[in-house]
Amino acid sequence: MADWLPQIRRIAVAAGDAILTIYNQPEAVAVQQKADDSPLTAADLAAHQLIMRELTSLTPDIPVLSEEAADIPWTVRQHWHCYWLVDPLDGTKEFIKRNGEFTVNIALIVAGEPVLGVIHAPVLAKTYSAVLGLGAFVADAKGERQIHAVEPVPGETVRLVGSKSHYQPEVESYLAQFPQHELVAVGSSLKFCMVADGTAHIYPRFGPTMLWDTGAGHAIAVAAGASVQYLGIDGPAYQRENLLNGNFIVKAN
Ligand SMILES: Nc1ncnc2c1ncn2[C@@H]1O[C@H](COP(=O)(O)O)[C@@H](OP(=O)(O)O)[C@H]1O
Ligand SMILES: [Mg+2]
Repeated sequence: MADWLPQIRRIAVAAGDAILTIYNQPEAVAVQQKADDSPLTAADLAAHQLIMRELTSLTPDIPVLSEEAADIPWTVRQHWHCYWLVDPLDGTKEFIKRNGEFTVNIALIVAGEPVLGVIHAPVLAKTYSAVLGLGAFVADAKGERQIHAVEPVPGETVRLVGSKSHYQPEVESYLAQFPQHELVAVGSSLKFCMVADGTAHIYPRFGPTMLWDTGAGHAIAVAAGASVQYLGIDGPAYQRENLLNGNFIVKAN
């Protein structure tokens, strides 16, 4: 599995380059609304097509569940022991707002658990990656280094991170338990990476996300020493019929 990691990173970076080509021509970005009313651009589709082509060539026997090709019945998916879980462009709203806080996400799920994850942020030029048991890493202009989640020091400010585009009032009551805290709003799966590299201590999510929004981030956060607790989910979190996640909390242990 670790042998695949360089290839998956290469694929995520190539998808990010395809996204950037479109990002850099803002006048050409047409936004469609999907059936669930979420936005879709040519960048989501370009990244999706590239990733599908590359993963199918790398591992022809491993199925792929991508946000842009998710209409696969449970009668088929329930027989998948392992699969690639892909969000080709997480943070489409951030892409449209042009704030750079969007990512390419690829995870390998085995027996319902994310065991490998890559998150690439094309504008930030940062690639986070992890294999369970081998640690979590970030690669950027400064090179590559291992990252670790960091627990808050008692008595000091607890740093939390939350959604920029999907605010949920429940976050306020969760925050009330920390007398001294600061909340930073960030788009996409970058929030998992911020807990994984110690920039934030906790990412509480009260509000809907889909399996592909969290698979890669889950693997990276756990490999960096954080925990991801899904509230109200029975059974392996990534092997179930419902593609919608419940609330969850990511925190340094
Ligand atoms: N009402 C809703 N139902 C399902 N998923 C939702 C949702 N509102 C937001 N999301 C998910 O939250 C993701 C964005 O996360 P965040 O709010 O942390 O930036 C979206 O990813 P996409 O941008 O890939 O569609 C989308 O999947
Ligand atoms: Mg997403």
